Amino acid sequence: MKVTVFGTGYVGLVTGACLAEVGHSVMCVDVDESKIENLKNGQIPIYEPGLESIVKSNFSEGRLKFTTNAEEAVAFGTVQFIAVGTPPDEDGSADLRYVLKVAETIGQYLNHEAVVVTKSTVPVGTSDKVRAQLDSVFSTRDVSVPYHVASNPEFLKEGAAVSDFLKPDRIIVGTNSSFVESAMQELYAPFNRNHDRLMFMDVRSAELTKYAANAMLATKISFINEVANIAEYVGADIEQVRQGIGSDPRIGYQFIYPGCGYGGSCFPKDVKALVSTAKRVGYQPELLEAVESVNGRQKERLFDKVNNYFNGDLKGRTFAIWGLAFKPKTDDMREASSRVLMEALWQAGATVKAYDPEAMQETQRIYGSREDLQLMGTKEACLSNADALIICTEWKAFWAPDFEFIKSSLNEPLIVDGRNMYNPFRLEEMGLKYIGIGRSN
Ligand SMILES: NC(=O)C1=CN([C@@H]2O[C@H](COP(=O)(O)OP(=O)(O)OC[C@H]3O[C@@H](n4cnc5c(N)ncnc54)[C@H](O)[C@@H]3O)[C@@H](O)[C@H]2O)C=CC1
Ligand SMILES: O=C(O)[C@H]1O[C@H](OP(=O)(O)OP(=O)(O)OC[C@H]2O[C@@H](n3ccc(=O)[nH]c3=O)[C@H](O)[C@@H]2O)[C@H](O)[C@@H](O)[C@@H]1O
Repeated sequence: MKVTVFGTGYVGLVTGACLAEVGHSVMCVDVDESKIENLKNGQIPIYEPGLESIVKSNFSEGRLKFTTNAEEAVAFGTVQFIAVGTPPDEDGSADLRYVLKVAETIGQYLNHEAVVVTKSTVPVGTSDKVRAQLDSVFSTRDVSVPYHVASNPEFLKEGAAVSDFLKPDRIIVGTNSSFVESAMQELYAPFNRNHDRLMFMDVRSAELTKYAANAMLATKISFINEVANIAEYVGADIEQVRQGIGSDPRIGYQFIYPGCGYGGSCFPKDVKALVSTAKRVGYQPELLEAVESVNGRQKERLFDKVNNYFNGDLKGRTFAIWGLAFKPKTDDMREASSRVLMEALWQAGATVKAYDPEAMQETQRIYGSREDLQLMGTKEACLSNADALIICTEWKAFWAPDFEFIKSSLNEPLIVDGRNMYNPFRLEEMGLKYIGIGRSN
C-alpha cells in the first residue's frame, strides 16, 4: 500500500520505517528541512534501537522516501498518517495546532480517495475537528474528494519503539467506515498473521483508549511511589513489597518499579490532558490529579534526600550523576527526573558531573555550556572529587559497577539510587552508604 506519514519524530519515523520494512511504500514528510536532509543522508535524529538500520535499508531499497514537499506527499498515500506533536497547552490540554495544520495541508492537496488517520495522541473529539478542517478547506477549493477519517493511536515505548511497532499487543482503530476497516486490515495484515491484533471501535472510544492506557500506567507508577514513601516511614523495604504484590497476577510486576518519578514526552502530558478533558466536561478527576501531583513530588525526592544527608549544606559541593535520559535506551530528556535534580542542585550552589550513554548531546543542547555542569566521557570519570553518586536512569551499564572503585573515588562514600538498582545490605557491607527509594536500610 502507499502510505504518507506526516511528522518524522519518534512515532512518525518509526511508523514509516516499520511499514516500509514489511513491504509498504512510504513517504515521510516533515516541515523540518534539516531533519529531512539528514534522513536522506542516513542520519537518524533520535537514538532508538534498531531504527537506523531499517531506515537506511528501506531508504536505499526505495520503499521509504523523505520529503518536505507536502503537495507531493499528499498526492502519494492512500493512507495519510498524522503523527505530529500534541504538546501540552498552558492549561494542560493538548495543543492541536500541528494536527489541524496537517489536516489543512491534506485538504489543500488531496485529489484522490484516502484515509486520514490520526496517530498522534489527541483528545476525544479531535477526529471531528480533523474532519471539519478538511471539509472547510475542500469547500474553499470547491471540490468534493471522497475521504475517510480514522483514529489509530500508537502504544510504542521509546527505547523499544521498533520492536513494539513490529510486534504490537493490539492495534486500535476507531472508525465507523467499512472502507477504513478494509484499508486498515490490508495495511496491518503483516502484523496480524497469527493473532488478530486489530480492534475496531468507535472513534471516540479509540481516542479515549490511548489516554486511559497511559493514565493507567502512570497511576501504577505513582501508586508504587506513594507506597515506597510510606515504606520509608514505617521501616519496610519497597523492593520486597513490590515483589510481594507483583506475584499476584491481578497486579503483575510491570510498571510497579518505584523510582524518581515518571518522565518522557507522554505520561506527564497525557495525564494532564485527560485531567483537562474531564474538567472541561464538568467531571472532577481526583485520582488523575493525585497521580500527577505524587509524581511531581517524587521527582523532588532525590534532591531532598541529598539535601537532608548534607544538612542543607550543598553550596560548593560536586555530585556525580549517572543517567540523564528519562529512561534507558533513549536520548530523550523530555520531563526527565534528572533535570529536576540537576536544576535543584544548581540552585543550591552545587556542581554536577554527569554521564549518560546516549543523552549527553541532548543535555548539552538543553543546558549549553555552564560552569556547574561537566559532561564526562565515562561513568567513572564523574566520580573523582564528587561528594556522592546519584543514579537517575537504570541503564544496563550501571547494574554491576566496580563498587570498590566508586568508594575510593568519591569524597563521601554515598550512593543515592533513584532506581533501586543496588542491594543496600551488600553495599553497606562494603563500606558504602546507600540511600534508595522506599528502602528500609
Ligand atoms: N514519543 C512517543 O514515544 C510516543 C508519542 N505518541 C504521540 O505521537 C505524537 C508525536 O509524538 P513524537 O513522535 O514524540 O513527536 P516529535 O516531537 O518527536 O515529532 C513530531 C514531528 O512532527 C513534525 N511536524 C510538525 N508539524 C508538521 C507538519 N505540519 N507537517 C509535517 N511534519 C510536522 C515536527 O517537525 C517533528 O519532527 C504525539 O501526539 C505523542 O503524544 C504516541 C505514542 C508514543
Ligand atoms: O504514549 C506514549 O508516548 C508512550 O508512553 C509510554 O512509553 P514511554 O514514555 O516511552 O516509556 P515508559 O517505559 O512507559 O516509561 C515512562 C516513564 O515511567 C517510568 N517508569 C516506568 C515503569 C515503572 O515501573 N516505573 C517507572 O518509574 C520510566 O522510568 C519513565 O520515566 C507508554 O509505556 C507507551 O505505551 C506509550 O505509547
